[in-house]
Amino acid sequence: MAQAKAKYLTMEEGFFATFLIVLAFACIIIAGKTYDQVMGFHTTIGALFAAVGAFIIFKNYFNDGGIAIPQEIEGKPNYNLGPIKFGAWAAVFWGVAGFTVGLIIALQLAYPVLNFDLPYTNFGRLRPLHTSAVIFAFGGNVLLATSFYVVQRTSRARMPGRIAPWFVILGYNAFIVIAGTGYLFGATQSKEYAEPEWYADLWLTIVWVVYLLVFLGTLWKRKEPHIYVANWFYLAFIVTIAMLHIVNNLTIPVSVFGTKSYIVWSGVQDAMVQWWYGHNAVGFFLTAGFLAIMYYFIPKRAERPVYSYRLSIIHFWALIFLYIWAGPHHLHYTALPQWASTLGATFSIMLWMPSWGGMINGLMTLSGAWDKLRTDPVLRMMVVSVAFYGMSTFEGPLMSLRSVNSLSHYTDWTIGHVHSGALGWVGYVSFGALYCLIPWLWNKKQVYSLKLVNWHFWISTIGIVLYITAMWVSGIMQGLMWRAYDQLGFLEYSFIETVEAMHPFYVIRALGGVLFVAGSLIMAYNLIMTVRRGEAAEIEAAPSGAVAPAE
Ligand code: HEM
Ligand code: HEM
Ligand SMILES: [Cu+2]
Repeated sequence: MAQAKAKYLTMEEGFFATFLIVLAFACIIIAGKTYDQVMGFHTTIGALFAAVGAFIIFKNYFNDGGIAIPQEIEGKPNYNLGPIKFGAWAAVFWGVAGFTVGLIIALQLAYPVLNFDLPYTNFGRLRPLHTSAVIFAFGGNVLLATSFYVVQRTSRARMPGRIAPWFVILGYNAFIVIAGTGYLFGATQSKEYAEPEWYADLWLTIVWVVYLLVFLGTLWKRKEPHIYVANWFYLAFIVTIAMLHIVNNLTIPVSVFGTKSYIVWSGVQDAMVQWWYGHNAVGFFLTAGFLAIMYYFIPKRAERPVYSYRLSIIHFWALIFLYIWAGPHHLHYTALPQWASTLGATFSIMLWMPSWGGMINGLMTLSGAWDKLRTDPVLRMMVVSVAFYGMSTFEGPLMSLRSVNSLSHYTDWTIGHVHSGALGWVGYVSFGALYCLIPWLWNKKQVYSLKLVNWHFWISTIGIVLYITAMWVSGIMQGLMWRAYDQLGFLEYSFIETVEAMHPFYVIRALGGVLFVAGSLIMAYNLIMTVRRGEAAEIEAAPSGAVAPAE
């Protein structure tokens, strides 16, 4: 029931409502004037989303405007869980979708007829759809949901703002829709992992700044004197991604009425900026953010304090300092000066130490609780993810050496390396976090079925093993075939012979993909059943407060 109504909109409501209305009008104007069909489509979506957003703000104002949200209920912080719930389900949805597209492109590489001779379904468009769906849509929603959860819990404070957290989560997913449909219709700026065009980039920048403010605002309101280490990792992720995104996307649009733009960087500088971005997207999106997840969810699940809090601080600073210099290892044997490529390799080798610092800290958190690996498949999944993290951060420095890279570069070895990090580390630590988070958010004792988690674990582990071993064999074979000469100095193999030789391994990789997708479907079913049928927790299911005593 609407009781006392406020006379005025709050500052926040006014700001977002005005912004969305202006945006809706701007979109309508561009949609009317554009000569570019994709722009027309995207501005129509934009106008629709913005108008619905403004409508919801006004609707809520008329329903319960003026009723302040209590910061605490019965002495406990009144956490804001709505946006987290949305983010968690968005992650499940985009995860299944992104893995499925991965499977489709894997099948296309084995059976090219599956391109269907259509522009919308060809490999060139579906590949960025896959990478963005798994990294930004799946991974991004996992990071948004868990970071909002962890920062509130460890600060014992409610996130600031009524609209801002929703703006972040919905705005981010709107970005995903714009980016993904753009690829299918051929709008791309052709920068790997940064394919969305200028208007999508601009929108993401606005969303990201609000994300930073909500995160910092929660820390500002904290009741806990100490800032738990997971929050340091999240903060490094948010701040660095903002910096990388802006610098790598400094483009000038040809016209505001069209999708096309040109980057301000040129030549080898452009390449360097791109791989400074690309490498640190690995370092800060796929690593720092997921290490934050590791530092909260593994200690909570194992009911053990972090093995060494001191190590977590040391490897945090080492990691962020070293990662930022390693980008040139993507540009060995190019127009980039050799000293820069050597610098990149050197920092990559040094990165091995802080990476393994994180792995050791994650694994050793289980000391005294190793038996739980037998009984708790969720914990097992997270521990295996840390092991994969260790493996891919051992392989990475190796591949950054010029002599090794001369073999591995351009081959499937890189793809194998990527997916041991992506499926093993990012995938598994995210699945583990979702298996913890969904029951906590809906106040259930446990996931619906631990048996199904066990099935998910084994099916997808076999999938990962098939994927990465196939790529190692295929990649090294491909590299060796390319560089093989006969006695007269002619190339031993034609290119098509290498493609033929790789076919069986592509089939094996696709089989691995089938298993990984099957595992994710089992997870989706299990999580849905957790909400619908899970046994309610007698007391609050979610653990409260800080994770480990600060030394
Ligand atoms: C069912 C699971 C998956 C399958 C079957 C799959 C398959 C593929 C295929 C076929 C490619 C293109 C390889 C090429 O161009 O030769 C690819 C690229 C890529 N995938 Fe996946 N993928 C899966 C899951 C994931 C996940 C979960 C992530 C990240 C979290 C991921 C990240 C990437 C990245 C970053 C690339 C680009 C690699 C590069 O350019 O070096 N994939 N994937
Ligand atoms: C110490 C840590 C790491 C180092 C030094 C490292 C190093 C490297 C090197 C040398 C390459 C090949 C570059 C080329 O030949 O083009 C590479 C590619 C890649 N790595 Fe790593 N890696 C590390 C960890 C990781 C992790 C944990 C992940 C994923 C979660 C990852 C994701 C990727 C991706 C996506 C690419 C492909 C980039 C492309 O599209 O070409 N790396 N990495
Ligand atoms: Cu790199």
